Amino acid sequence: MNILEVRHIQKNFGKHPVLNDLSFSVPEHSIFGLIGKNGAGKTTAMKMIMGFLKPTGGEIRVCGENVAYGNTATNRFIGYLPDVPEFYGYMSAKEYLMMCGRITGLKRLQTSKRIQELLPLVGLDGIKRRIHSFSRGMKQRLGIAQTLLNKPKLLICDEATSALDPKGRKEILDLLSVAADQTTVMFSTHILSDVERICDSIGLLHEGKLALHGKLSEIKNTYRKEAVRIETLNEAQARRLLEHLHALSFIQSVERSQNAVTVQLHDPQKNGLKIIDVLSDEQIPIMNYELLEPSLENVFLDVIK
Ligand SMILES: Nc1ncnc2c1ncn2[C@@H]1O[C@H](COP(=O)(O)OP(=O)(O)OP(=O)(O)O)[C@@H](O)[C@H]1O
Repeated sequence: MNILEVRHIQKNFGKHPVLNDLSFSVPEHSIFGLIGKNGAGKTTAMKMIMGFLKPTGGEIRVCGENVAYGNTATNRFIGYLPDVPEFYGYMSAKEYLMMCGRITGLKRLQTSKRIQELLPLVGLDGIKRRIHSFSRGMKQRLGIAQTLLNKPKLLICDEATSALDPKGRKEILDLLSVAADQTTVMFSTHILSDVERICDSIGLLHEGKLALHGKLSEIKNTYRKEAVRIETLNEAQARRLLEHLHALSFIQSVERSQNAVTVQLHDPQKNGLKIIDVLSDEQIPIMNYELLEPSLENVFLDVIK
């Protein structure tokens, strides 16, 4: 079942079109990464999913229900985590979550039980300090606990890792992976390595549409380049290797950067052995030899160029 369906969304600000016939769906329990350059329209799309912005055209369904602008009924299915969540700093994490439970209509006992499940999950169990002394990463983890309090069907995270250091980012990404057992995650970011770490499917927003949409593994396969990278001892050896490789018929292109040579070739599994023969015949020492995996960054640059 699709938790979210976005169909033919158009959004203009004045005469300026930001989203143009945007369509995608997010299946239950997946982690969907919405990526795009700054200003691509990620936040605009998320605001429309929560009914805070009116689409110029098209429709959005959350858990099968139509999202209506200005009507937050479908937000009972949604938890929202912004890039920098705001809290009452004088409260402890537990007090804050108790207050959130009360505001959202949960019974006291129910909230208390849920907090006992969530605080260990986000690594804040037993921390009695006030929130104002929390690190950014701790605040973001508390934000995740807050969004999960009401057991949302869809957790929307807008640039949730962008303001964090690498350790804080890893903690949040690990947490979102675990949270996907309980909910479905839609995660917007411009940090492509974060998407590669946790998302199973992605949408690349470019010029108002999804220029790419699908399973990350399938997208990477489609854009797979047949290439190997060989690191030699020094630049002189890499130059020597370059000259010998130019003569081989199965090589499509070859380029050198310092002591490393990157080769695009047909059938790298088979023809790679012939490169090894050259290295051996010419006695060129190898520091490293690897089959190149396509990175999301390369795919991204290929698509939006
Ligand atoms: N209320 C508004 N009025 C006019 N233009 C707007 C409004 N909100 C957003 N825009 C424009 O729409 C475009 C998309 O903005 P949006 O914030 O959705 O992009 P984004 O992909 O989330 O980018 P970022 O990562 O920089 O936040 C931008 O050109 C922005 O200036």
